[in-house]
Amino acid sequence: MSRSRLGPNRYGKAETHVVRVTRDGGTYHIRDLTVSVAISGDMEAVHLTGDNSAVLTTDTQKNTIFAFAGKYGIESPEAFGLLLARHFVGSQPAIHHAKVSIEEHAWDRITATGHSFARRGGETRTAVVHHDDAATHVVSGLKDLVVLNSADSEFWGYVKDEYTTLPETRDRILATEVTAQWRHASADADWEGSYPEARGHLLAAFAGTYSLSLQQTLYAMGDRLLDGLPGVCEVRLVLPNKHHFTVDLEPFALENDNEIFYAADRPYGLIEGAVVRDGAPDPGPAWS
Ligand SMILES: O=c1[nH]c(=O)c2[nH]c(=O)[nH]c2[nH]1
Repeated sequence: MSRSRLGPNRYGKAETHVVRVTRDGGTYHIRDLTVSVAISGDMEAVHLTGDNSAVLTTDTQKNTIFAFAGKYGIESPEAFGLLLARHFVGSQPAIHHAKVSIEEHAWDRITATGHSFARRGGETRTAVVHHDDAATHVVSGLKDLVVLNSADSEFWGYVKDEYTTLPETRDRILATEVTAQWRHASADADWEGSYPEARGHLLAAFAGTYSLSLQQTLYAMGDRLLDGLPGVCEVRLVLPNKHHFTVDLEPFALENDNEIFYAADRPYGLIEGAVVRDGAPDPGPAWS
């Protein structure tokens, strides 16, 4: 005889990251949500006997999130949560309760392009100083600055070998979390003034570059910073490619004209590079 019983339980797909882009002429709007679903109800059988007949799979829950984003749009996190929760409870007799938790990631426009955004929440400013009897080096920087272009990004023309499956694209979301460091040629500079200027140049280049690769955007950002700040002699950038994959909504009889994206967090491309001014002084230990 069993001496246990099933206590409270729930299950669901956690942290589906859905991004919806809508176009209003040249002005783009984005809604960026992380959606977690937890369902409970008559779930004794699946736990006790392995009978899955009452189980709405977590994979289906994820698909429903993408399909609803395409079908109904995302008016607000609350409205989207209500749509989903009512659907799950209303569509399956075994489901009595649905909890839908949503985090919305807010984006601010960074230029007048209409398609360039920086994620709200802000970056971290960084500074590294090396000093000894021989020399002083100052490297300024920032990290955790998440930016996104919903237009003006293509990726094609790359090597195709027997393992290549990536489709070429003439229209993709380009998003990255910028880590940038810039080395000053002198230990005497306007630190407070140069920081916002450097940041501004990085953002302007990100937004203003029609991108054929993140590598090209990286170079443009470094080059623009060097151009704008004569006291800086080298820029190093680390740019993870925050992939946004177009979701195939065809199985749900829905079109997806580059509007609904799955924002994958791993794995990600990692693009790193330095842009160095001609005649830059020796870095010594500046980067170590
Ligand atoms: O801008 C990109 N550069 C790459 O090297 C690359 N590789 C990849 O799969 N996607 C991308 N995108």
